Amino acid sequence: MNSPIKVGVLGARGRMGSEAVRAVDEARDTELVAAINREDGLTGLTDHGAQVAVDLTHPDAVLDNIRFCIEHGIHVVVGTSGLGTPELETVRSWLAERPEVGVLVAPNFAIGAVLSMRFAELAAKFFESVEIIELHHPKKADAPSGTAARTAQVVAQARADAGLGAVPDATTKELDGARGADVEGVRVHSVRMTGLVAHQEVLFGTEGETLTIRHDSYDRRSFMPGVLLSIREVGARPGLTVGLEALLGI
Ligand SMILES: NC(=O)C1=CN([C@@H]2O[C@H](COP(=O)(O)OP(=O)(O)OC[C@H]3O[C@@H](n4cnc5c(N)ncnc54)[C@H](OP(=O)(O)O)[C@@H]3O)[C@@H](O)[C@H]2O)C=CC1
Ligand SMILES: O=C(O)C1=N[C@H](C(=O)O)C[C@H](O)C1
Repeated sequence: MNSPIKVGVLGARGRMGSEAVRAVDEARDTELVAAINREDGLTGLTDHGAQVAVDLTHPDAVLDNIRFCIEHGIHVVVGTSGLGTPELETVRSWLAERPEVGVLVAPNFAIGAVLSMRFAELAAKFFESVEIIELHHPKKADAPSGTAARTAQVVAQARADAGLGAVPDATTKELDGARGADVEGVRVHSVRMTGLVAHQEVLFGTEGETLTIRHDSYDRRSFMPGVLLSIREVGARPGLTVGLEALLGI
């Protein structure tokens, strides 16, 4: 058997970070060498020879963390949300200096969520209307969720590729926020509610029918197979990869 992959987890005491620490610890082919919290600084990664870092921190911290890892030749799996197109371009520019490093940005590690984004992308060209509702626990820092933003992006691209115009909406008078956020022409509604973990519905409509694609994560363990898969694969994928789709072959 090959030596286990040496892994550092950033945001280690957080909701996701603590699950990731446990998953990395338990897997036979990964070794937890650094469990890093906000006050620790990042040198724990280099001091303990981490080959892969898993970032599960906060949108305000994630870019600095990625930069540190790229500069130090550490592959990074990014679960933290908040990386839009401009931030991803910045990451690409850093990677140009260290082309051997892999950065894998996963808006959602849950297999069902990845599939549901792909299903939404497939459905998009067949429906005139689309809206997204994402529902999360109330301690979530950002809205809309990274998953919803990514879903809106792939749906918008599929609509554009199919030559569809704007989603019909004759609203001319509305209370602020009543129609949700406009993400690349797709309305996204964010619910925050005690009792929820991470959930999303993509609603499609055309004459006489609707289609709803729903995914539910009831427990953060749902994300761990995707986290471990990403850790195993990121080193073999130099450059920037967005989403687990390529790793799953879908
Ligand atoms: N891709 C995916 O499948 C998933 C992604 N996520 C994303 O992961 C991220 C973390 O979520 P979650 O675990 O729920 O959040 P938590 O708030 O539970 O954990 C975040 C951790 O990051 C630390 N942190 C916060 N700010 C900073 C900072 N500026 N510098 C360094 N560390 C910091 C926190 O430290 P402290 O304890 O000191 O506050 C905390 O330990 C979010 O962006 C979330 O959207 C979540 C679930 C699934
Ligand atoms: O904060 C969360 O909890 C989650 N964040 C990610 C996101 O913003 O999409 C993934 C999942 O929805 C859980």
